[in-house]
Amino acid sequence: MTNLNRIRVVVMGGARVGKSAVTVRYLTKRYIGEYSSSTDFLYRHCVTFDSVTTEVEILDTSKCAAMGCLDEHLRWGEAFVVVYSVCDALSFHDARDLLEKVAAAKLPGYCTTLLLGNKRDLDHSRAPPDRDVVRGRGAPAAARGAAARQAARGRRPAQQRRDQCARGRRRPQRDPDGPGRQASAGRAVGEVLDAGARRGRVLPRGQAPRLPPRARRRRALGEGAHRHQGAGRRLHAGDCRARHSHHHEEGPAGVGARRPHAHHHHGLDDELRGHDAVVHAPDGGLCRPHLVDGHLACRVVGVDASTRDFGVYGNAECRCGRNHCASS
Ligand SMILES: Nc1nc2c(ncn2[C@@H]2O[C@H](COP(=O)(O)OP(=O)(O)OP(=O)(O)O)[C@@H](O)[C@H]2O)c(=O)[nH]1
Repeated sequence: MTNLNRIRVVVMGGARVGKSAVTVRYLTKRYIGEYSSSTDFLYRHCVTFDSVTTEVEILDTSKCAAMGCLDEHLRWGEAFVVVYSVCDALSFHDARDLLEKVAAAKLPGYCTTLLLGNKRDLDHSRAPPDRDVVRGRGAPAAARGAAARQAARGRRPAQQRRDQCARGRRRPQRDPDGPGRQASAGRAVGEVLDAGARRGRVLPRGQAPRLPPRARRRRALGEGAHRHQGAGRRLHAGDCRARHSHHHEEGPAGVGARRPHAHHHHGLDDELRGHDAVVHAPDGGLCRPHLVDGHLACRVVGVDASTRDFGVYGNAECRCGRNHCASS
């Protein structure tokens, strides 16, 4: 049974998609460009919402598929943040595989997953996935995943998009299915999950509500929906998790503190750029975190697309009353 006052969150995803950036941003409110990325880190963090404090343990994974730690992480975690880069189609397919593994390993009612499209500041370089593949047509899941990866690897334009993305000079990608609409990997991933017989729906991009300026100020002052405490004490973790890194140190001041060799990514400031965030709620529904009567409606762990914040939001039960959040 899930302990509601403690949540174990695993941050997973393909290589270099920004798992550490997102995690450290959450813990410190800062964006830091470079991290030691070759090891896993476990952080402890407390969040208070409606006078209830929840302890959040966050495992920032790295290369766990290669290290053989994935099954251990799946057993350990109660919530999963699956990160991909919006300009890397391969990372999208990796995310899809990971979501399938989470779904296979966990009873749907007992874990929350959040799919997060990172690097949206490189939105102009989005790499749209193969739509037939993401809609789940034609082949069994494993074959679809393999075919998609193969297709993505073999496709020169995709490679070119990634190269151009890295150089940051690609023009907006148009969605072939919708004239004038920009392709959205996040929307497509929603379709993947939808196709997986889940009954939720994903709000179109841009529909996630923004907090009004006053509410944003209140939130910044800690009077809003949640408050962060004791950011980022690193804990000892399991055998395959590192216990030392020169980039991350024990103690609240150590995590995310700027190092002489840590530099901001070109063009980025302390504000981490936006994300796509699609929540796979414990009941199997899908939604973005959204506000109802000024409250975040679903209890999710991850990025609030409206505030670009990342945390534990809302109560255990959803208050939005929408079908995709209704309990089964
Ligand atoms: N432009 C941009 N770059 C980002 C963003 N997030 C992360 N990066 C960059 O992406 C690179 C990888 O970031 P990390 O956080 O180390 O990625 P990771 O997924 O933890 O990497 P591994 O653990 O090695 O798989 C770094 O150079 C970051 O500066 C983002 O939102 N926008």
